[in-house]
Amino acid sequence: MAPLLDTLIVPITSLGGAQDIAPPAPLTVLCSTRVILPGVETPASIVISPTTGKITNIIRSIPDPSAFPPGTIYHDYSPKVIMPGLVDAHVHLNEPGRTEWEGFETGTRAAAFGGVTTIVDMPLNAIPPTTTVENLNLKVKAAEGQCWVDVGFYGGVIPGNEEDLVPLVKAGVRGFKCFLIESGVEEFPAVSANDLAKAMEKLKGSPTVLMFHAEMLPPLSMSVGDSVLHGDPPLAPAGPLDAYSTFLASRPPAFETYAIEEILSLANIAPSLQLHIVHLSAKEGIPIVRAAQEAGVKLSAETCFHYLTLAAEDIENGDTRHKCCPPIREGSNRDDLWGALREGLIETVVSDHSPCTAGLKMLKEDGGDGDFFQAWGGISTVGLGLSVLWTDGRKRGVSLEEISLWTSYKTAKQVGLLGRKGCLEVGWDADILVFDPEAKFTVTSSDMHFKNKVSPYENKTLTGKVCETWLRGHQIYSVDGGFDEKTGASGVMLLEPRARPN
Ligand SMILES: NC(=O)NC(NC(N)=O)C(=O)[O-]
Ligand SMILES: [Zn+2]
Ligand SMILES: [Zn+2]
Repeated sequence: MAPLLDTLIVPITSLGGAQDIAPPAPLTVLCSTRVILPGVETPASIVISPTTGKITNIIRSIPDPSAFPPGTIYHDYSPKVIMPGLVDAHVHLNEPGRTEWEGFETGTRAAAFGGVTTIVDMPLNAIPPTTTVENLNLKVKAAEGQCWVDVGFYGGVIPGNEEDLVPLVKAGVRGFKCFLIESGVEEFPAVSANDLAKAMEKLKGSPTVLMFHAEMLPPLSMSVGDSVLHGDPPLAPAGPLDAYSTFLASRPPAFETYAIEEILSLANIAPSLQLHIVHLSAKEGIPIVRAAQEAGVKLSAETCFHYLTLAAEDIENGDTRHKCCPPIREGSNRDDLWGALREGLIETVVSDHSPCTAGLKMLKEDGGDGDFFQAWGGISTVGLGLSVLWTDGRKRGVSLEEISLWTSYKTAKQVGLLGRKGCLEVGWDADILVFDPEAKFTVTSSDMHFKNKVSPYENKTLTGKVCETWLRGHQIYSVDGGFDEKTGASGVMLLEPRARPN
């Protein structure tokens, strides 16, 4: 039993008399025949320190409870799967300012329900946006005491805020997002090539990631896929406003490819700065990303649960729950995204949870007219992602190890949290979920803990359910016991500046 020795050594906490020595808090040991460790699924027992909430030992077997000190909290979850908590690196929690769309309490509760133990909050849709340190401080203040999971923050790049960027890095933002097309909210304008050049100059020596909403209007005379824009105003609808096909045609793949080309044309300004395409939707972007990576450009890409699991041809007219930008494309496009993901070219999968009040979705059942052009663009998903991805992924032969890599390890890497988050390793936070890969459930409002229960996944039957979520060694949610309301929201703000190298 040599591997157990480390675990059984009780630290000397006091040099005083025996009566001064508080009894050590009990260890927690979580075991299963199926544990997702780096690069392998294996029987294992995860030993957790009650004081630090960190993993102190990983034993590649399942010892009897009697092998541990008396009082040890011991759970054997076999045959359910123990996995690292998800790190959802793209979530919009619109507090303060648009808290009726989403807030820290509801958004992070929804995350905890779905085994997401870290979220990284996007810089836009709250008012003010996270474009200065002062604004970041307002966000952090709004978040404090409300978070069920750990929360990191992105900063935003907008025209004219280049002097704010390095101070934001120093204040602990995990990266930056900017838009090359209108963002949907007036306080977060798109940047020009000139603005971007300034931002890249400022950020080129910093340990951070510059992320792009890569949609851009090509010049009017330019060929867009098979068609040519004959002077029509860009984005103008050509067909019924409640038809998904009209919306899809208004944001063609060329918007994405043109934007990625534009980004690459500036990459030489900051060759050591990590660049990242958020929510890649168009398969046409894949060869461009591949060529750039092969040429040595530091470019990574993410896609979202919805681009991998939903398809344009299945979206009914007026069903604006599916509206997001860039749009969900055809099933064949979806297949290519899966291919790029499995090849490792797209590295991460995130929710892009970007909710709004139900009314802003303009659904006919809410008295709206189902107009895709007026409806808010954004999909509500946080906390449903693992089940959504597993439901489709398993049919494609995808393993939970791969899913864990895309949704935990690689996302943690993207935002500079490796060493603490993203996988089950000794010395890292014990952020853990227990997953029943065979359980089936139909999504109802009781599975959606985000504020506005409007999601394309409602009424869909999913395979695989999160049974428990543990944050830094403490159980925050279980399917049987619900949320730990007694302890309450115990998430912390992840504001330690990123370390070098990137
Ligand atoms: N203002 C937004 O939240 N936009 C978001 N909207 C989407 N994806 O439809 C995004 O991430 O671009
Ligand atoms: Zn975006
Ligand atoms: Zn987003």
